Amino acid sequence: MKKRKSIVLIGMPGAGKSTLGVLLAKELALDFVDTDVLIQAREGKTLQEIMAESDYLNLRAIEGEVIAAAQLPKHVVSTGGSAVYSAEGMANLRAQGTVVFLECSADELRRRIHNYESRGIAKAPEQSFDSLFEERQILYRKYADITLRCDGLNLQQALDRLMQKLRALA
Ligand SMILES: Nc1ncnc2c1ncn2[C@@H]1O[C@H](COP(=O)(O)OP(=O)(O)O)[C@@H](O)[C@H]1O
Ligand SMILES: O=C(O)C1=C[C@@H](OP(=O)(O)O)[C@@H](O)[C@H](O)C1
Ligand SMILES: [Mg+2]
Repeated sequence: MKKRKSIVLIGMPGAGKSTLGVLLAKELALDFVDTDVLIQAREGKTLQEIMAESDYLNLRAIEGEVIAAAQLPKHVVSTGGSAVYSAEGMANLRAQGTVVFLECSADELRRRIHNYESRGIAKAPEQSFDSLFEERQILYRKYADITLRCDGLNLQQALDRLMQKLRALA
């Protein structure tokens, strides 16, 4: 893990960033933060409320500000799926850690998440899930230091595989 002490998880909603992040933080004895929680605490509103009161572009803008300013040494950082729209935010997070892309197929994501409509994805209302998926794959790959293919892995298997990959970098 070289000099970059934190681990930053990126990927689509449902990829497992939040759940795997906590497990990884325990395994590595690091602190944990979910940037969705940082956003909510700063705004005093849920992500759903922010989007309902404004729109998805405003949520992305707030997210960009939060992750661009965040100082999170020795943390596992679980981002929201839309974090990769902020070049400044991703540059800041990358400077502090190794970026891990949790890569899941669209079919696997659909199996895991049944409430994509109410979950509050930061996308234009008319954009389809498949179109968003394709658009984002490019961004996730661009920022990834490590890619973990998650299809068919349960949480423990994903954690074990990720630990192997991180050890290989150390
Ligand atoms: N490897 C996995 N296998 C099966 N289900 C998973 C896996 N990772 C996450 N999940 C489930 O998928 C859902 C979304 O996970 P979550 O951690 O909230 O994803 P994200 O933060 O990337 O949106 C949760 O119900 C979680 O338990
Ligand atoms: O991908 C997205 O557009 C979003 C993902 C969510 O986080 P998770 O990726 O943790 O579900 C949350 O940040 C917000 O609802 C927008
Ligand atoms: Mg999450």
